[in-house]
Amino acid sequence: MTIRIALIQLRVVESKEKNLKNACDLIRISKKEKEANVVVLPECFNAPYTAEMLRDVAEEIPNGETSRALSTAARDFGVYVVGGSIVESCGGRLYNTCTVWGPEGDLVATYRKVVKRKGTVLSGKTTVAETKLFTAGSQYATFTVGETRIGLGICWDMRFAEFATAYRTMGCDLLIYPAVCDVPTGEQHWELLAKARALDNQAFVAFCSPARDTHAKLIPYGHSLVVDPWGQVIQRATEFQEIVVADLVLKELTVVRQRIPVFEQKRSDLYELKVGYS
Ligand SMILES: NC(=O)CCC(=O)C(=O)O
Repeated sequence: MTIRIALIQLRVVESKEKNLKNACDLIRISKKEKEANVVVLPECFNAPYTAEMLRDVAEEIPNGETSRALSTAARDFGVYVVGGSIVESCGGRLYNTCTVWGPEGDLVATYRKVVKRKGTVLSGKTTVAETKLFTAGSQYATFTVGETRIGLGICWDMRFAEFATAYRTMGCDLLIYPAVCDVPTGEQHWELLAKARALDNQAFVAFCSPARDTHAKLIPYGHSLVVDPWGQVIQRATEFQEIVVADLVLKELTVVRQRIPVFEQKRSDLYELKVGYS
């Protein structure tokens, strides 16, 4: 079996309405022209990544306009939509939240970014102080497409090896991370992190970024990519708006796990991953 995944490397502009329209048009193209069955958007895809703009676009899930647009697109085009992330407003708090919509337009998963990132990036610059703006989530989130279980993280989560391995122990074969990294961070760590998470866990890994916008406060790196369970990049974007399509050949999971059986050889007498399912 194969999953065809499309990563929409969206050009994010100031207008929420234009971002939603652009995202829905590209979801349509991903399904109707590229025949993807899972379509992914980037982190904070409905507004540029600044605290002021993100606060402005906060909305409830599933009652806000972004949820309605993604649900309608998923249903109209009959495709799974991993809705990047948006700022979720709930009980007086804000969360950085990924929603996943099934082909009937139903909400199949919700993931709130769990890490408490302080706001500085590798370049030392402070962008969005997420600890001040957002409340951290406290739960994993998975969904299934056919027989394949998929785990969700958002950007900074990709730096935590144990978090990804927790998903592998839950049976996930694909990890999807909507993300926004700046260019210096992207150049040094983006591909390395995707390969590391894929190889450690012998799973497919997809990172989906916005397109580069050199006028933005945080200039996104772009280069959305998909890595296979061998740790090889199978598709990658340029820095511009585009749709990256990759066929995930799921039988490769069995091959790599048989040839390199590291999960069977872990020394639980020496080390063990404790997974909290709060
Ligand atoms: N949006 C983010 O979480 C940024 C992550 C980042 O820049 C990193 O270095 O990782």
